[in-house]
Amino acid sequence: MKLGMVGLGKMGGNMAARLRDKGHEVVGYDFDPQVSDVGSLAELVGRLEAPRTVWLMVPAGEPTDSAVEELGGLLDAGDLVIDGGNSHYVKDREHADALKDKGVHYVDAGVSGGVWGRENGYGIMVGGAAEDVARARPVFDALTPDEGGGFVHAGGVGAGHFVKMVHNGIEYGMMQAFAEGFELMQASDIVDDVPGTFDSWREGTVVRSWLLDLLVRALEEDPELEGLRGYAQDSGEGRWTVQAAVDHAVPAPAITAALYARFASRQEDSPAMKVIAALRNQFGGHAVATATDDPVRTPRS
Ligand SMILES: O=C(CO)[C@H](O)[C@H](O)COP(=O)(O)O
Repeated sequence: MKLGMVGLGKMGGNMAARLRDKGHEVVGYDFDPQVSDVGSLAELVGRLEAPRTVWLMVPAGEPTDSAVEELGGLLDAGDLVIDGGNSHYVKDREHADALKDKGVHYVDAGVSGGVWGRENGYGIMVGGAAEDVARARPVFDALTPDEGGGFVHAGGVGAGHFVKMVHNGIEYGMMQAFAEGFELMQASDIVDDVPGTFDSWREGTVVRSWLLDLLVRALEEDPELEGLRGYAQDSGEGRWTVQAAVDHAVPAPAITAALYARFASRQEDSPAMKVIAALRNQFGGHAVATATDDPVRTPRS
């Protein structure tokens, strides 16, 4: 099948390469002329035959919004746009409606697999009309793992990005649990081999998983992670998961705590904990640490 790929970064570039490896013809467009096959979206559309399929793999938010808008002016009735970025599921309905006015079809696709996907295949979760999903099925089949699985048509427009958002929320919780286990074993004076413990858990245990494999890989490179700062960014999916949990009155304490742990990681100091220290001092005369003190760490202090 021939398709256009918009965005040839770490994800889009590797996906285009995997599709080509599997015999598909990909015309790629990127702002970086070094990696782009064409100079503009208009040129990309001109290189495809109707009915066209264009896969967007650009950052969520404004970059995706403007690409959808521009494509709406370039594509014809019967063409198909697939948004494979990490867009908010609420945006999918807006994008689908804007394109529908011109007869252009829309499918949202959550894509998981990171930089390993080119080799291992990706997990693809899609939302949209059955006939649109069926039309792009050869592309989904090429992107998913060779051994099968890794694909779901989760529902109508928005469902693909909704389940990808939940997947990423679960990812937050799982990573936070491994992180806390790491810190606890390191803090104890009873475990001599923390990397070896994680490594042993890769076989036979309840917590064996790809995230655990990746943690072991990181610990092989730096057993105490001394080269890293304890600072973690987020790109929005955890926030959307927590927001969706609030909207549906679904208790999601693990995912919420994992998100808040990332916020805390970005603080040099904790204004909230200053308030705790101030209040303990006010009501009980308890000692405080000043800005220049080394904090005294004792159990339960
Ligand atoms: O989709 C992904 C993995 O499944 C991305 O890596 C995602 O960006 C990770 O989210 P965050 O940056 O918020 O940790």
